[in-house]
Amino acid sequence: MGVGKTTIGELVAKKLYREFIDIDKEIEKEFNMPIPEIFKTFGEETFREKEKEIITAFSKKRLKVISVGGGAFGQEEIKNICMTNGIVFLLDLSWDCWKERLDLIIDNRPVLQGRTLEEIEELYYQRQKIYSTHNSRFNTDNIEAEEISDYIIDTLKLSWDIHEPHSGKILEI
Ligand SMILES: Nc1ncnc2c1ncn2[C@@H]1O[C@H](COP(=O)(O)OP(=O)(O)O)[C@@H](O)[C@H]1O
Ligand SMILES: O=C(O)C1=C[C@@H](OP(=O)(O)O)[C@@H](O)[C@H](O)C1
Ligand SMILES: [Mg+2]
Repeated sequence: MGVGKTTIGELVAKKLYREFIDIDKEIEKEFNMPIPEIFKTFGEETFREKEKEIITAFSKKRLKVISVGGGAFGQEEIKNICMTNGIVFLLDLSWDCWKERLDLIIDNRPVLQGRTLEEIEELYYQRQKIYSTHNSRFNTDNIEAEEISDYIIDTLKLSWDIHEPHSGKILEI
């Protein structure tokens, strides 16, 4: 969380003339409240159920750039749905760089709240396992969002050129 999925996903979508869907924003629309309030009012389990429901629904729509929340791949079903229906890009950030960003993101990330820095670090390393499933990975340490979005687009273009099977899914603009 806080690696830049929403920011970079939006840039990628704009550059590819695709619709951008941020799953967290869709969840907020459904509950008509911000994520920290959803966690407080209904609990994380309800949030996770809604997250799965919305990702499942959007995964069936084609030609979109979708940003899922950083905890989504904790659910095996979501992981499978994303890998089957899309091309999954992992945005990575080292612990040293991520910890510098914590002050910026903590207010809107209830999963991080009420934890010590040591506990957050533990969560960071635990989470690495759930991120091992993806199609392509980018280390974003000290790289501007614009530049990362260009890398993603270059990688996609390369895969369109090389892998004919993908073309049916994403080339029909
Ligand atoms: N490449 C980057 N370098 C520095 N800051 C970034 C970068 N990408 C995003 N940010 C900042 O980090 C914060 C979290 O970004 P966000 O896109 O919401 O991440 P996510 O959707 O992964 O949680 C925002 O304040 C954003 O401006
Ligand atoms: O990692 C997580 O468990 C979460 C990440 C958040 O999204 P971002 O990854 O966009 O911050 C949001 O879905 C929620 O606060 C839970
Ligand atoms: Mg986000």
